[in-house]
Order: sequence, then structure tokens, then C-alpha cells
Amino acid sequence: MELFTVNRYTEDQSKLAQGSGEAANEDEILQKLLQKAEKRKRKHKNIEEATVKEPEAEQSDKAVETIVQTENATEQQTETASADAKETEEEPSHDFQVLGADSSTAKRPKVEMVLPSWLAHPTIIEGGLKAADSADAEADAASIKQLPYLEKYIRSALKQMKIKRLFPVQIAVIPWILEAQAKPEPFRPRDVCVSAPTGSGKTLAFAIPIVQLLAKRVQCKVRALVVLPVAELALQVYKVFSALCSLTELEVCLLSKQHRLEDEQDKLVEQYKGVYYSKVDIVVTTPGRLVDHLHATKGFCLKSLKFLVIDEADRIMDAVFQNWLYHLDAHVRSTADQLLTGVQAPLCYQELLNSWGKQPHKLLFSATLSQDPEKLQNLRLFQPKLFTTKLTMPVLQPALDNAELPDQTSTFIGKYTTPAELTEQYCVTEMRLKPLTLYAMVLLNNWKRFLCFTNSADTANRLACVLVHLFKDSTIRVRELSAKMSATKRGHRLSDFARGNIHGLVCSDALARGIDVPNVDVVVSYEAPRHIKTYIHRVGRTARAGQKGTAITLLTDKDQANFKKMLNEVGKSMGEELIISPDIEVEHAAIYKSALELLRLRQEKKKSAIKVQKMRISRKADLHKKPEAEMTLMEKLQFKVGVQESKVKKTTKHAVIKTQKPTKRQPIKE
Ligand SMILES: Nc1ncnc2c1ncn2[C@@H]1O[C@H](COP(=O)(O)OP(=O)(O)OP(=O)(O)O)[C@@H](O)[C@H]1O
Repeated sequence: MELFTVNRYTEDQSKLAQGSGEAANEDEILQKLLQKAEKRKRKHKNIEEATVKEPEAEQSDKAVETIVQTENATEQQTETASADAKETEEEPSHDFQVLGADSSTAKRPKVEMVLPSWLAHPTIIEGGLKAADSADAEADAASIKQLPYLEKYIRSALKQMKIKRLFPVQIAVIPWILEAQAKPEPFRPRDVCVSAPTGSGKTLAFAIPIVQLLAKRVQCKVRALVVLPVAELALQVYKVFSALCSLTELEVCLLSKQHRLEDEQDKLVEQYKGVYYSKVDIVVTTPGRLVDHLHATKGFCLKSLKFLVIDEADRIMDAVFQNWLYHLDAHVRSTADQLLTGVQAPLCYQELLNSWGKQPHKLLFSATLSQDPEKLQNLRLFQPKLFTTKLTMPVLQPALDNAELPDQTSTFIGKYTTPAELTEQYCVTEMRLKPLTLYAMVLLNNWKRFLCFTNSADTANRLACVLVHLFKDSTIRVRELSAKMSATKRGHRLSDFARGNIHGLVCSDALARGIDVPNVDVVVSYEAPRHIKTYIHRVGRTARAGQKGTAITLLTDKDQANFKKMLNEVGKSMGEELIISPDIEVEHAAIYKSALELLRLRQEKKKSAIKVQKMRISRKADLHKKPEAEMTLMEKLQFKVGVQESKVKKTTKHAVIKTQKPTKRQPIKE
């Protein structure tokens, strides 16, 4: 099984392999050790002779001199000997080397990066995305009517979703999964990793085969678990599954912090005569909520899991999300153990058999899939198979021609691809004029559907405030979309944007990944992204599903070099430069000044509110320290109110903890 190869410098080994073999090496090492021992012996002998010859007291200086001389002589001898040895032998030294002690500035051989074979030799996804209504010969070949492996109910569901033909990633992945799953036991399908550009239709690439393979199930059990990093994405994927399952008996459930835990528990399991039964077949969840249910929901059992899908896989493999896998593993192991030890009675022999060390088929999807074997190893993939797209334009052509660009067999060619339909541009401006530049761009190009990304939620908030004021007399409506907003409010903002009631949304990167907002014309990076992955996901909100789109990055003089370097490193160019007339400052001076003034006032108000809050907290703390006898009537009242408040808070907190860990006295459902 070829899984992961640790990157190593292999030159020495290859040289050794060319030499006379292991036995010869051992002889050489032995010879060298003997030479060293001889050298040390001679040195000691010389010192002893020198001290015996000279009278101790009066000749001590001379002794030192002799020692130095003899040492020098010995060194010279050894130097000549070693020079001779160097001439005669070409083999590298096998002595121990003190790390960091070598001060030579000689160029060291480059360490060669060795990728696991499956990462270095992926299956290439051919073809581009074409608009759904194009009807040429190639489009017909991908038409859902022409694809024999799709069941009738899937075709009908796709038709209802207005999908006429499959996209390249779907054509490559769907039949492969169906075929791998069709093979009888003990054959185990290879796990799948898919790295394809944003908006290329990865969701349907895993949803279609899962629904088709589970549709014929007899008993309802959780057989597919789909994990996504954020609630919005989970909702999006849940909707796709629900649409696909509409003509089957399969039940899909969404678990995310947007709902109450108890409500989700009701949807997940039911209890009948002391036995828990699953009410769902497919669970779409965020990692945090999954862990909540693994601990708090009695009867939530994943031992029959057939598919584990990890969408936005590189994000989910981040350290912050890591522990969900541990909990999932522990859960599956403990339920299997319970069955095997008889603590929980199996329903049938097959169930017992299934619980014995059976792993789900793992499917990983991302536009920026990790190339780090260590991270991937956490998922313990089974003989993984990688599907990836080729680099698409706009790429840095000179970089591709450049001989220094890594060899395509040792580099992961699908690592950072952007849709072919995307046009990338940049605009250089001064920091203080950035909001005004953006304002001028929107007016000049009459943008009606644009997203603007900032590097922090704070900047998004301030920028939205300025833009709302700048556009107050125009028909263009710009609003903020913040992670601090409630999920419902965020949902409303997004649907207002989708309906065209809002023309521009300003947000931080928290929402840059995976969100599928239809028909976004332009994505503006108000600040240069710090990481290439962030850039890829930001710009991926436009040019989706074969549509055209533009990504513009606002840069200051200082940002330019770093941004260029970041793109060049992955073989991309910055694209065309957009020039905005410096006259904008004069043209919109009055309104810009008032917008900045408004922002200043708002910031001051915010600051004073925070100050008041802090004062209140410290006053409360002081009151607690003061003896009751010394308190004024007002202070006594304030103290009582404070105590009451904290009591209420404590009881509600307790209630929340109680609901998260139901005891035997709190059945999930009678
Ligand atoms: N075969 C198809 N025909 C037409 N539209 C499609 C097809 N497949 C997917 N789409 C549409 O393309 C859009 C993008 O799909 P999806 O969200 O699955 O992309 P993605 O590759 O997961 O993107 P990201 O990496 O940004 O999450 C969606 O609006 C989806 O409805």
C-alpha cells in the first residue's frame, strides 16, 4: 500500500548504493576509527616524552612550546594523511557531524521533495465548464440523458434542479465512485480526494453517487456523514441533498449551531421499547455540532457509516477542527465494542459483522486541497486516489516556461486552480483613498452585484459604514455581512442580495469559503489577502458554474511586491492594472469628508460605550468588596440587583448544560 513518503534527502543513499555495498562501507568505517585511535595514541606518547625530557619546574614554557609544536606536527601529519586519503578515496565521510558547527558557506545540494505517488500522479479532470444551455456535441455527451449510470430518479431530481448536463468534475468522479462501490466484499474502495476550482460543482460530485447508492436501503440508519467547516455551507449542501433525495425515501438532516440541540435530537433518533432507531440516512453537519451530538444524543449511532465526506477538506483539517475526528473515531469504536461485548444487542448477524473494524469510504473535496502528507495522514486514507484539474488561465506564462518551475510529476498540479472564466485585475491606490476608489469603481462600472472582502471583521464594519453613507443618495445599496450577526439576519442579507435588493455586500473572510451566491459579477479584495488560499476562495465567489466573473484587488504601493510574489509562487500573474483617475478625491471631496466624519463620531460613541461598560463592571466588583454596613441605600439596591442578575445567569447556564447532557431521567423521545 503506497500511502505517504517522508521527504528525504536521498543523495548519500544513492551514492552508497553505487559503491561496493554494505560490507565495504563497514571496512572503511573500521579503518577510519583505527586511524583515529592511532593518531590519539601518538599524541599522548609525544606529550609524555616531552615532559620526561625536560626538568619540570624550569622548562614548563618549553614543554608548552613542544606540545604546541608536536601537536602542530601531528596535525600536519594527519592533514597530509587526510589529504592523501582524500585523493585516494572519493567516498563521503561517515563521521558524526555536529549540527550547526559547519560554518562553510558552500552551496549545499537541494533537498528533493518527494510526494507520495498518489499526489504526484493524479487523474486529470479534462474539459472546462460550459454554460448549462450550450448545446454543442460535447455538451450532449455530458447531458444527463446520455449518462447510463444515473438512475431515473436522480435524472428527474436533476431536471427539477434545472441541471441538464454534468460538469467535468462530476463526470470524472461520479462513475468512479459508483463502480468502486459496486465491487463485492472483501474489496474495499480506495478513498477519494478531489481538488477542483471553486464553483466547478464539487457538491453534486459527491451527493449524486451517495444518494444513488443509498436509495435502495431497507432500514433507516446514518450511512452518510458530510462535514463542512461553517453553518452556511452546511445549509447549502443540505439543500442539495434534500433536492436530490426528493424522489427517494432517504431522510437528510442538517446539524448546525443555528438550531436548538433538542430540536435536532428529535429529528435524529427515536426510541421504541427501549431501543433507539435512527430517523435519518444522511447527516450534514459542522464539526462542532457533530461532537455535541456524539456526546449528548443518546442513540445517535454512526457504526453503519458507509460514506464520510469532508468538504473544504483543507480547512477542516486545520488544528482548530482536528478533535472532531478523534471524537468520531472514539464513538465508532465504542459502539462497535458495545456490540461485540454484548452490552448492546445487535439486531442481526450482519450488524455484528459490520461493526467489526469497518471503515467508511472517505471522500475529500476542496479547491485548495492540502499537499501536506502529515495533515492527510490524520484522516488515515485508504490507498487514496486524487482527481484534479489542470492549471487554468490566467497563469503566469513566463513562469510556466521557466525551467525552475518544479517538475510537474513532483508537484501537485491541481493545488491552486482558479476558474478559466475568471478575469483577475488589480488597482493601486493610496491607503487613505481606498474607500473612495472602491466607490468610484462601483459608480464607473455600474456594478449591481459585487462582494467586497476585508482582512478583518472590524475593517468590514468600518468600510460598510463609509460606503453606506457614500451611496446614500444613489440607487445602489451596500450592506455589511458580518459573522457577528445572527444566522437568521445573515440569511436575510444573503437572500436580499440574491434577489437584487442589495447590490454590494462587505464582509470578512469568515464567509469567503464555499458560499454559493448566484451571479456575483465582481469580487473586490479591499485588502490584499495574506495567504494564497484566502485569495483563491475569495475570488471563487464569482465565475462559478461556467459564468464569467471579475476579481479586483486594491493594493497600496507597499502591498504590491508581496502580492505579486504570492501569485507568482503558484504560477499566477496579477492580471491587468485598472487605473482610477486621481481626480476622484476632488470630485467627491465633500461627501467623502462627511462619511469620514460620521465614521469618527460612530467610533467615538462605540469607545465611550465600552468605557461605560468597563466602569460598570469595576463598580460592581468594588461593591462586592465593601462591607454591607458601609453601603448607601442606593448601593445596597444596586448590589441586590447584581446578585439577582448573576443568579438568573447561573440558572440559565445550568439549564443549557443540562440539555446538552441528557440523563436517564431525560429521555430524548418517549
Ligand atoms: N452540472 C451542473 N449544471 C449546472 N449548474 C451546476 C452543475 N453542477 C453544479 N452547478 C451549480 O454550480 C454552482 C457551484 O457548485 P458548487 O457549490 O458545488 O461548487 P464547488 O465546486 O463546491 O465550489 P466551492 O469550491 O466554492 O465550494 C452551484 O450553484 C450549483 O448549483
